[in-house]
Amino acid sequence: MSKVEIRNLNRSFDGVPVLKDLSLDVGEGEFVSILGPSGSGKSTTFSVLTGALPPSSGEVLVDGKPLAQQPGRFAYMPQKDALLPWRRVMDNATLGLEVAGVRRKEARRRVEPLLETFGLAGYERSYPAQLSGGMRQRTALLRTVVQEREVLLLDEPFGALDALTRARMQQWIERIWEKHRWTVLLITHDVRESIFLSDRIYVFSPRPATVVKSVEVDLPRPRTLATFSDPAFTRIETELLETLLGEEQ
Ligand SMILES: Nc1ncnc2c1ncn2[C@@H]1O[C@H](COP(=O)(O)OP(=O)(O)OP(=O)(O)O)[C@@H](O)[C@H]1O
Repeated sequence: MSKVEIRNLNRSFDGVPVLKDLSLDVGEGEFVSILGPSGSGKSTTFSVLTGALPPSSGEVLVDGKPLAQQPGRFAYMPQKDALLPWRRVMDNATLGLEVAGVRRKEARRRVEPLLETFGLAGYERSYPAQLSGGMRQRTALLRTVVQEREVLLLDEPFGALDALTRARMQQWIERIWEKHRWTVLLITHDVRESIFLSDRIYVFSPRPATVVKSVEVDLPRPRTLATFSDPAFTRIETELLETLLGEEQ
């Protein structure tokens, strides 16, 4: 059984369809990416999953049961405004837990053991403006992960980073994902990033979004720099680019 099943989701804004019969599955402990043109409806899909936006029709099942009956199953890392500039790293990291009703002291106790893994040990008292872009994103990701929800929704987490920092973050997240095996749904525009990280990739059409292709990534793990030169990597990259560029015409 899938961890998450999206079945024939439809959503319009002011009569304009944004999601059209959208269906996809995410398995338990699977890393799944969504690739698609800008404005196609990827973030809207996440808004439906977090419960922020009711669908016009269709359903979302988690562990086979309707999502509406079991809120709070997803931890969401939004595309923008991930950190509050006036809160220190520690207080940004505890924010999601605090919003969920966990006392600050207890929230700090849960964040503490993760600081090292997230490369933030020693920076607990720094403000976001004092951090590098990669550290800011790791703080936002730490805040998401520490909530211990069953599924992580990551919306373009590395989009604003320079190419080198982004490559480092991809390697880093692959390593920690190997260790924790979270169930992840990642939105990205980066074809190579999606292949490097994922078990499966869904390609969305331009608006209204529907799934035009689902690609299994059968590359061995752990993935390393050598993964990028694996012939299977190149084959999948070509297949994805052809689909994306074909869809844009
Ligand atoms: N609250 C809203 N009201 C009206 N239209 C909206 C609303 N939210 C999104 N849209 C429209 O829905 C479409 C899809 O937006 P969405 O943010 O889901 O796209 P996306 O695929 O995530 O884009 P990007 O890759 O650029 O982030 C866009 O045309 C957007 O203008």
